Amino acid sequence: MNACSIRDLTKEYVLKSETVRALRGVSFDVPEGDYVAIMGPSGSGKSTLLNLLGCLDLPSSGELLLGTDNVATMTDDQLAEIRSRRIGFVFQSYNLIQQLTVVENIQVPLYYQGKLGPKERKRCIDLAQRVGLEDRLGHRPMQLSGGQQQRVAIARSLVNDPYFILADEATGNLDSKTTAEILALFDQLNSEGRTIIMVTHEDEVAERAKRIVRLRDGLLQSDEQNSMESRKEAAARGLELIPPEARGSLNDSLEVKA
Ligand SMILES: Nc1ncnc2c1ncn2[C@@H]1O[C@H](COP(=O)(O)OP(=O)(O)OP(=O)(O)O)[C@@H](O)[C@H]1O
Repeated sequence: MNACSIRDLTKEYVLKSETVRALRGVSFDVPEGDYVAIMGPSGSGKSTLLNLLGCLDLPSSGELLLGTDNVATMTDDQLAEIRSRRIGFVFQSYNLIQQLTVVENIQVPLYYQGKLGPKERKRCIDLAQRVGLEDRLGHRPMQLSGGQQQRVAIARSLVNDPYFILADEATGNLDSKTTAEILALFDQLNSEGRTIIMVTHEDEVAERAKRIVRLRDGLLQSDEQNSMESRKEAAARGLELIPPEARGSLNDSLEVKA
């Protein structure tokens, strides 16, 4: 089954003086369990594609299937429903609510569905543990490092068991050591079957994905698998940046299943 499938997707922005053809017919499938990096020069259509995959905007034409849902023909209300329940967003700027604790931030998507019982709270605590924040449950975002805040965002993205995690430059604000930790977490989540689609302009981030899709001028320029060797080499380079003691705790926390 595909987590998502796009066919001949186009997006035009109609301005007063001109029409910008941001996507000009892009097709690819993302099978469940895949890990895709979307790359391309500035203006190539990455954000536009991300907005469509995230149901934040509708295509001008083409087909967009998320699981079995055909998103391209949905109403705004249906789109909002899919967006909040079936897509796990991770942004460069974390987008956490400052007044809420770690557990409460993870719980936010459930809050909108009125799911606030002990079972849901337990799930959020498990997810916090899953991303290595078991000793930070009551902290607020200001009391956390950037990497820890991004872990909260990743845990929050998983709370609805999404079709896929959609990450937009998720490590863009982080130093190289913290980037390595977050990428190790993505590796672990993907090895457990989570589908990840990420936009990045950094080669060392894209090298960790199973596949690199490149856009150029609104078209698919290339769609290539990353060899297992190059992924392993990239992961090993990343691991070297993480102190051994932190690696241990990372691995321990990663054993707790979501
Ligand atoms: N809301 C909009 N209205 C009009 N044109 C837009 C809009 N959003 C994007 N565009 C145009 O569509 C094209 C693709 O933009 P997009 O933001 O998707 O590129 P990108 O690859 O994400 O670029 P960057 O790496 O700089 O963020 C560009 O020419 C851009 O100017």
